Amino acid sequence: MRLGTRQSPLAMAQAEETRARLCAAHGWPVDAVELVPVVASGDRIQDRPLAEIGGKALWTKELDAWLAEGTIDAAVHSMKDVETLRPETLTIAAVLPRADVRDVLVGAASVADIPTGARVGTSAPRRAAQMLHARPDLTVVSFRGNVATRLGKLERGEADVTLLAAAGLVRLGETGIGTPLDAETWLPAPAQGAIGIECLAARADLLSLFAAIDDAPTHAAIRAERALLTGLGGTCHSPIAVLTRPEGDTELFLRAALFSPDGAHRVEASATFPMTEPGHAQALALRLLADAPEAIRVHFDGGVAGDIA
Ligand SMILES: NCc1[nH]cc(CCC(=O)O)c1CC(=O)O
Repeated sequence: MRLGTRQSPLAMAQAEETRARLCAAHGWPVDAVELVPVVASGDRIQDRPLAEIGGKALWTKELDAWLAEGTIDAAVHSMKDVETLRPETLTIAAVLPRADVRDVLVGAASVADIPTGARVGTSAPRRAAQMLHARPDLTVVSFRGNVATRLGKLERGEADVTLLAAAGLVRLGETGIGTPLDAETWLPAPAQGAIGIECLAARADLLSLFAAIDDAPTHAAIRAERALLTGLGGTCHSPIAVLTRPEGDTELFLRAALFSPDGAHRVEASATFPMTEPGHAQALALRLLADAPEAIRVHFDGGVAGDIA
């Protein structure tokens, strides 16, 4: 089996984890699965914000082409980076158990401890808006690049603090860095911490193999969070935060917040619904938009699915 992946260290670690789980589930030797790396456009173009250069498609388009051509059997993705609208020929065959969903603050012990007027390095509209909401005195500076690049920029003083996903740091073996922020007060990005495996929907042979490594509660949460995005119709500029947790064995509790990009405005809503009905999150999206002030609503198409960072 050939598994396509981006070549960044984090993407490779995620592909390795997928291979290990797949081989363990089926009793295969490790060399039964080959990792096939690609340099994605999103990795090649580092000097401009993702939202300006084409959005999340820049993480997936090369792997999508390889799937269509049969160069690879499946692609491993950070679900956070996968566009809301995907080609109908593709399906998410499995989602691995969710890792730590929290953001980690690097450079200060807490949000309150960041010195007045300090610079926050981030290119994520959600992180920028959340930070400016909590700390309007701070300045946001653009901070693209993979995890190591961003930590390097912080070390060289290009910003005073930055925010990274705990899941990424753990997968890279970079524990001990920064302070995890409480997920209830600092809601993560949609699908943060979840690894997904995508393949052609027509490959029934693969779907049954991947079912063995699917984590049903995580998959249900990711479906719900993506349904929320579909309902919101955001773009790469739309700051969206969400936390989903299983309630008992059959239900999900989902809490979502929208911000204006400058952090001045915030709306929040939550709902509990059956895991089997993730579409409820789409209705929650419409409620959020109905409650949102104009300064937030202008950043959403309200029901037309888009491309969300
Ligand atoms: N936007 C890049 C990205 N995509 C997924 C992760 C982390 C891993 C994950 O959330 O599963 C990261 C790095 C980060 O946000 O710090």
